[in-house]
Amino acid sequence: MAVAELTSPASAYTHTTTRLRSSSQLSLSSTHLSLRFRRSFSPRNTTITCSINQVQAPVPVQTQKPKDKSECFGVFCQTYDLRAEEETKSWKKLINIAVSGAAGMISNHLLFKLASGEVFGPDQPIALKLLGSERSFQALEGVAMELEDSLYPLLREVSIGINPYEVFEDIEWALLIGAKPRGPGMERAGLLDINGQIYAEQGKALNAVASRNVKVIVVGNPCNTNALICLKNAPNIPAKNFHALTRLDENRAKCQLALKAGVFYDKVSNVTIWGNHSTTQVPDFLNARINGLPVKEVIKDHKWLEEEFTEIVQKRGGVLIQKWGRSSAASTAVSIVDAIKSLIIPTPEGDWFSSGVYTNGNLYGIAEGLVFSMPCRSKGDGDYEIVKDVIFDDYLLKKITKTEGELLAEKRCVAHLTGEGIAFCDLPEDTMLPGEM
Ligand SMILES: NC(=O)C1=CN([C@@H]2O[C@H](COP(=O)(O)OP(=O)(O)OC[C@H]3O[C@@H](n4cnc5c(N)ncnc54)[C@H](OP(=O)(O)O)[C@@H]3O)[C@@H](O)[C@H]2O)C=CC1
Ligand SMILES: O=C([O-])CC(=O)C(=O)O
Repeated sequence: MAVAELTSPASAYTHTTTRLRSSSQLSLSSTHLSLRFRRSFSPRNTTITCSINQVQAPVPVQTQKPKDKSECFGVFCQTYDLRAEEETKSWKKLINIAVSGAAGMISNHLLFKLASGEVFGPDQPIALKLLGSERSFQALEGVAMELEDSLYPLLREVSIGINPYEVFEDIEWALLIGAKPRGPGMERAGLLDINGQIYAEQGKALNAVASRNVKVIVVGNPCNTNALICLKNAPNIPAKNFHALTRLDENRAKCQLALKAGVFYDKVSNVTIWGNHSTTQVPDFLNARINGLPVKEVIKDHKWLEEEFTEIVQKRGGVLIQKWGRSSAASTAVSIVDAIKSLIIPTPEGDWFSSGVYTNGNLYGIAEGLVFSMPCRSKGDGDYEIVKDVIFDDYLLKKITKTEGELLAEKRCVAHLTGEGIAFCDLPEDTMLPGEM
């Protein structure tokens, strides 16, 4: 006897028996079947167990058409009362976290870190709101099933949906990872346009339904310009709340400096990534420190710093793809965790972290109206300030000017998506993501 256990939102099973019998995907002949259903209803969910006496073929998972409305998933539809149990009474108020591209590789690492409590802490219950698409909906159900099976105490709600206006309702964090990868022969301008449209729509949805203080971390590439598009489409949310993820680049730079200096990477601090998350990014060794000393005093091979170090960091993503055929997913998820923690935990005295942030009012003379990676500090309240005490030399300024020029060109290319007129694409020839070589 085979037993198929299906867990799905109730509305998909209004006519459960008919659906199961008529579904071509089940590949079962109804004349040879006797089905017994055990159904347990919770207000928004139905769990169906069917026992099948004669089976002619394996029973694949039921596929549903995604609904426009975001739905609670499976066991997470159960109601709960945190105040009712001794061990959860002291917990903080539940926070809503949305993740787009939730069925993708990076999310597959990130979601489990979020649910485990390692990001927001052991007394912070969370609700995960997963945004997918028609294309990925079934995979999203699979992800949600794995979250169910992990029995994380802090994970109190999971919902899945394909409509950002539903998924982003009341969210305090938006981790925007979903983006179309650049395929063979695709122009960067095409990538900017396709992904820009995704981020314009998501910006509008955030503007309409998210918490007014939502913190947004854009990961999907090209992440700086996607973040710019997103914030321009969300005028009611402070532009300061939008970040483009350059923390992976910072972590990569720290690792390379540690390797060269022969120290463990916890001895490396004050590393800034300036500019774009692309191969023009500038890993700053002038202001970085090893064991509290300027890097240039510890690593005397300045030619290596200027030439090899910079290029290694810029192209690290591409080398990794060449080695194992897919892009950095685990280390990106780790760096998203680092980026969140940098905003909710006070920055250690004297140190800073890198994030792609809005340039308006910046102290360094970088063109306004860009999302540009700069050194930031936080008091741990979700907000940040740009660090004042950095020094520049000709080498650093030249490199910063190049990455700034690239971001200005990207910005002109998406003017139609930021409300700034007609797009004009004159991207520099060598504009590439870190994963492209
Ligand atoms: N900033 C950084 O440091 C880094 C950024 N990245 C970027 O993060 C993004 C996600 O990476 P990863 O999780 O590995 O990628 P995956 O390909 O595994 O997942 C990406 C998700 O994007 C969604 N997507 C949106 N539009 C499209 C489309 N038109 N075609 C195909 N998929 C689409 C898909 O979900 P759905 O169908 O549900 O929309 C898919 O699940 C990429 O843009 C990558 O370049 C990667 C590493 C580092
Ligand atoms: O180019 C990519 O998609 C991957 C990427 O951003 C990186 O590894 O830094």
